[in-house]
Formats: sequence, structure tokens, C-alpha cells
Amino acid sequence: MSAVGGGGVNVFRCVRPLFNRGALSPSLPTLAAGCNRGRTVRTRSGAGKLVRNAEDKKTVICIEGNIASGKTTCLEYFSKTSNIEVFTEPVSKWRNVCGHNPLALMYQDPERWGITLQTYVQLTMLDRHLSSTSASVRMMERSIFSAKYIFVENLFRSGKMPAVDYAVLSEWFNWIITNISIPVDLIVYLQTSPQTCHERLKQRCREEEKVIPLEYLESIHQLYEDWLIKKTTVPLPAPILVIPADHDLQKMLHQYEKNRDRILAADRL
Ligand SMILES: Nc1ncnc2c1ncn2[C@@H]1O[C@H](COP(=O)(O)OP(=O)(O)O)[C@@H](O)[C@H]1O
Ligand SMILES: Cc1cn([C@H]2C[C@H](O)[C@@H](COP(=O)(O)O)O2)c(=O)[nH]c1=O
Repeated sequence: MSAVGGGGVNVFRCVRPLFNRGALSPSLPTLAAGCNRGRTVRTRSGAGKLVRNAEDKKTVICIEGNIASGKTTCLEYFSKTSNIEVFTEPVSKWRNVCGHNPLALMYQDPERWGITLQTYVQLTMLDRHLSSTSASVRMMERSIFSAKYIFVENLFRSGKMPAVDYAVLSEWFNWIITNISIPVDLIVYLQTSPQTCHERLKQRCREEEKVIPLEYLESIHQLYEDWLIKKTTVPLPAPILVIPADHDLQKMLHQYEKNRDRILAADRL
């Protein structure tokens, strides 16, 4: 099994992009009479996207938010619900690819290693989006969209990613979202202050992140706010539900319970 494999057999078929789930995602198309017999089928024609038969019918919810905003804790809460499969960010892969740690390298020298980390993040997030599940609801930590619109954008805008690296990554990203169906039904934004995240980050104490200053979390926060609240940057791939997330754990669990029905009705929004 490859480093990013393991999601089961992905069966692709080709449809016209109708974009009714969100600006960047295609609709569920009419099923073509298929005879793939369990093989991986990748066919394309005209302006069609590669889509997957059964998986594109599942409800997809992405939990978004700043570093240490509480996304994993939120996923952990919903993982106890039957019929939801949670997909945490593949951080362990970002910390260890064949014995290398691109996450640590990026924090040490973003100009040199930003492209390396972000290329791998893009690949592993795509793999997460395309992985199979038997559950009817997939709940993911972040998305391929926030990796690009928040983290790549932040590196570039802060002058820490050379223009050529940004251009290559952007071409890869644009190719992916133009050619592969990546449906998202709902974005849940855990909205925190950068100060709260800084506190939680220190408490979590992930070795690579010890160098992160408050200013870095402020930049990430600003990009999230511009994208999801002010809606001034790039189109949203799905409707958004904002949950204020500066509260203590008990109140947050209460918030999740209160919003459970709205979240799980994501495919009917
Ligand atoms: N509401 C909360 N109040 C206080 N601490 C929290 C809360 N939610 C999460 N934490 C703690 O903050 C740290 C980061 O949370 P985590 O869920 O890992 O965030 P993320 O996945 O967004 O990076 C962890 O140590 C976690 O236990
Ligand atoms: C998606 C993404 C993440 N990172 C970094 C930011 C954090 O240090 C970790 C993820 O941790 P979190 O607690 O889940 O927020 O990875 C990055 O540098 N680039 C990215 O695209």
C-alpha cells in the first residue's frame, strides 16, 4: 500500500460539471449504466470531471478553523455518532514521510521547504477527500481548499514562498479542482480568537509548533475570516455554519450537541 493510499477502490466516471453543490463542486449526476466490475475506471470526455459512483452521494462536512482551534476535539465528539466516519488531518504523514519531517522543515525554513510540505499536504488531503467509507456522512478535518486558500496563500503573501513555487502549486490545485469532483456539503467554521489558539497550541505542545508566534495565528485567522465570513477572497465550496469556539470544553460540547441536527442535515441545505 502506498503512503497515501488505503482508501479502498476508487471508481471514477465522467460527467458534465453542473456545480449545484457549491461554486467549486459538481452536482450529483445521473448514473450512467456502468460495468466496471470492481476495477478502477477512469474515463473522461469533453469538459467532464472524474467522479466516483457511490462516494459522491455521501454527505461531506469539513470542519475548518485556525491551528489548535478545537477541530480534532469536535471530530472526536461526532465520531461517537453512528453513520458518521471522521477523517482527521493526516498530520502524522506530514511529520513522517519516509523518515523525513516536512512539517518541521517548513517551520524551520519556510522559503526552502514550504513547497515541499504544501505539495504533500495537497496530495494527502486529496487522498482524504477520495477515500471510501461505509458511513453515509463523512466528516473531515479541513479540506484541500483550506490547505490552498489559507496556508499556501499565507506563505506566499508573507513573502515566504517564492513566486515560482506558488505558481506550480496553484496549477496543480487548479488542475485537481477542475478535473476531479470534490463535493463538500457543509463547512463548519470553528471561529476562535488567535489568542485562544495560541493558548491551546502551547497546551498541546506539538514539538514542531513551538516556534509559532501569535502573529502567525493572526495571519491564518485573517485569511479564514476573509474567506469564510467576509467572503472577499475565493468562492466557498459549500454553505457555511459558524460556531463560536472560544468557550471552554464543556460549553463547546454543548454547542456541538445544539448544532447536531443542522450539521447532519448538511445535504439538505
Ligand atoms: N474548548 C476547549 N477549551 C480548552 N481547551 C481545548 C478546547 N478544545 C480543545 N482544547 C485543547 O486545545 C488543544 C487543541 O485542540 P485540538 O482539538 O487538537 O485542535 P485542532 O485540531 O483544531 O488543532 C488540545 O490540547 C485540546 O485538548
Ligand atoms: C492544512 C495545513 C496545515 N499546516 C500545519 C498547521 C499546523 O501546524 C498543522 C495542522 O495542525 P492543526 O492542529 O490540525 O491545525 O499543520 C500547514 O502548514 N499547511 C497546511 O496546508
